[in-house]
Amino acid sequence: MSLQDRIINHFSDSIQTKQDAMASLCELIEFASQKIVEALVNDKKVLTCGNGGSAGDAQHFSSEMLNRFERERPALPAIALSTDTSTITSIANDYHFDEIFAKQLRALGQPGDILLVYTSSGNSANLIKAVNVAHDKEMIVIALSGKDGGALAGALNEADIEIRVPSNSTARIQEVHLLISHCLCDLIDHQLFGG
Ligand SMILES: O=C(CO)[C@@H](O)[C@H](O)[C@H](O)[C@H](O)COP(=O)(O)O
Ligand SMILES: [Zn+2]
Repeated sequence: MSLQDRIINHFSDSIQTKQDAMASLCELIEFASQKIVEALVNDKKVLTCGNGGSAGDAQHFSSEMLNRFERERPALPAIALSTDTSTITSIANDYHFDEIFAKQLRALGQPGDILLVYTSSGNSANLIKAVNVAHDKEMIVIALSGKDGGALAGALNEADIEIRVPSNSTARIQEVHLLISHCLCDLIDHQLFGG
């Protein structure tokens, strides 16, 4: 297979995954946006987390909340739990890497806040611990997941929302997570500010 054929395969697979996600996930994405809006109008905030590429996705979403998406509007409250290297390294060093998000959530999470989790496998232990703390704090969890949902799917409760991308490829799942994030940003802005 030529290099260009490989590129074409990546594009084709990504397009197909997006088509499959569009066919199955619109209602859940709409519902998740409504939950986030409900939290924001009640002066709550969104906390985001993920590992690796998903840490980047979590930060990308929070930056679009805090700064802007596609229009001028007031800043919206969000915190990415993957950004503070002093906090993350000290928690991992003194306790365990599995605690890096959970411990921050114990300090920052408030009832009614949203925990927005990004994972391709659903099997990252630090995310499952974060979900458990979110439940202790009476927060709502929105999980962007993939594959079979992993252990995280089993840790969610009936008030949570799992948006599971129908793919087994980490790269394809992450690509759709970014698209879903942009959908959420647009829907949040539209519901809060019209237009
Ligand atoms: O981006 C990639 C691979 O495509 C990696 O950085 C990936 O995000 C890391 O392997 C993560 O640790 C995977 O975590 P998760 O998606 O299984 O929760
Ligand atoms: Zn963006």
